[in-house]
Amino acid sequence: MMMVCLPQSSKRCAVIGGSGFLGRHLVEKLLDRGYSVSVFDIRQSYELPGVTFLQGDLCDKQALLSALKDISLVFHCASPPPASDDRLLFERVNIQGTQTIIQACIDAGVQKLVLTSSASVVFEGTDIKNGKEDLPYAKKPIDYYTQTKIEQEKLVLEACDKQKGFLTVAIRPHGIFGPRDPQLVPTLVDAARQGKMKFIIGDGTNLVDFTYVENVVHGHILAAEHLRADSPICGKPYHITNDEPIRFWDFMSEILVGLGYAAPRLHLPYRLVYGLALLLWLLTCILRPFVSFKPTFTPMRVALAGTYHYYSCEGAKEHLGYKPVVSLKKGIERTVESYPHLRHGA
Ligand SMILES: NC(=O)c1ccc[n+]([C@@H]2O[C@H](COP(=O)([O-])OP(=O)(O)OC[C@H]3O[C@@H](n4cnc5c(N)ncnc54)[C@H](O)[C@@H]3O)[C@@H](O)[C@H]2O)c1
Ligand SMILES: CC(C)CCC[C@@H](C)[C@H]1CC[C@H]2C3=C(CC[C@]12C)[C@@]1(C)CC[C@H](O)[C@@H](C(=O)O)[C@@H]1CC3
Repeated sequence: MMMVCLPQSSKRCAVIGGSGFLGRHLVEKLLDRGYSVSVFDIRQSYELPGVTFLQGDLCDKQALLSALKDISLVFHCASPPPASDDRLLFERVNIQGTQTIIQACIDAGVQKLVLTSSASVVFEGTDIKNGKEDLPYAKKPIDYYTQTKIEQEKLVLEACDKQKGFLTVAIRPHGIFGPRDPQLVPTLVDAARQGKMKFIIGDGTNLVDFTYVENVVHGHILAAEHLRADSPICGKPYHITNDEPIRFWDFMSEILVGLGYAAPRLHLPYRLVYGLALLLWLLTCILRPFVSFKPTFTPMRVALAGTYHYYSCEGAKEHLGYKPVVSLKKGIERTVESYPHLRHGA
């Protein structure tokens, strides 16, 4: 894999959200590549030689300032989980927290900030085929998570200032999967165990992107290493995908069958399921003060399961020299092998 060589001083970096799924994979690869890494996260989920952990909330500027001392490069990949559906939490962490990170980076003399955004910032629940980065932001974002990811991306890209020597870039991954993912495979297996994965929503031909975590990490490191004042990537977003769109239901089936569960077979009309999911979501909002209930089929999940949403990564290929390093087939194999405890009958 082609990477740019950097002087030792620029190899000190911080990963905000480094205890999470993507964050930890990023930390591991950065260590392999000779970076010294500090993790800033609200929780510490592992220990690794060579990594300094600082536990704190990214909304706390003082805590951030101590973590960013002598750091030249910051990766920001922290976010509340999309499934939390908590508007105030998303606004506090993704919007106000990101403003705090930008301010702390500038005050601490950080030179580069790489944000993990999301391709979903342009997704409104309707088909996107080979979407490029020039698609407009979603006018009607499908949930609070997406709404605040849009604001977050705008803040980071607008903060890019070559005169002040503060450079920013955003990576927009889509459907990250891989070992230790707390979201996609566990939710899928949970639904299968409850007998909810018998149905295909829609006709099942919709193509989508699922991106193996190591490719997403590769895109982040390339972005960091190409981020210079004379580079066209300053203040820009880049899609990072596996560049192998796959039918949503084929991907789900491969994971399910790989783990010993039956693949979904029966078809349900998309509009019917979406309408039911919307109704259920409204009901949970109304009943929230009395009962807490988390439906499996949220409007966001149904929209993702029943529409096309795949993106072009030509921009990343051209400006970052990006090329996926792990194929979809290999990524699925590695993912399935990594969840022995979620196998049917385990
Ligand atoms: N998983 C995906 O499919 C996917 C796809 C596109 C983009 N993303 C983005 O990638 C990033 C990482 O996602 P992930 O899947 O690894 O999620 P994750 O939940 O595994 O990791 C997020 C980390 O952020 C930390 N965090 C949350 N609130 C914090 C706070 N207030 N202060 C400090 N740390 C805090 C959490 O403790 C966690 O370790 C997020 O920004 C997410 O929006 C994820
Ligand atoms: C119950 C079934 C219909 C679906 C079970 C699997 C789902 C839990 C996942 C399938 C696609 C996933 C996905 C995300 C979360 C988990 C799924 C819905 C994201 C919404 C997570 C946040 C990211 O920013 C989104 C992105 O743009 O990459 C993800 C899109 C895919």
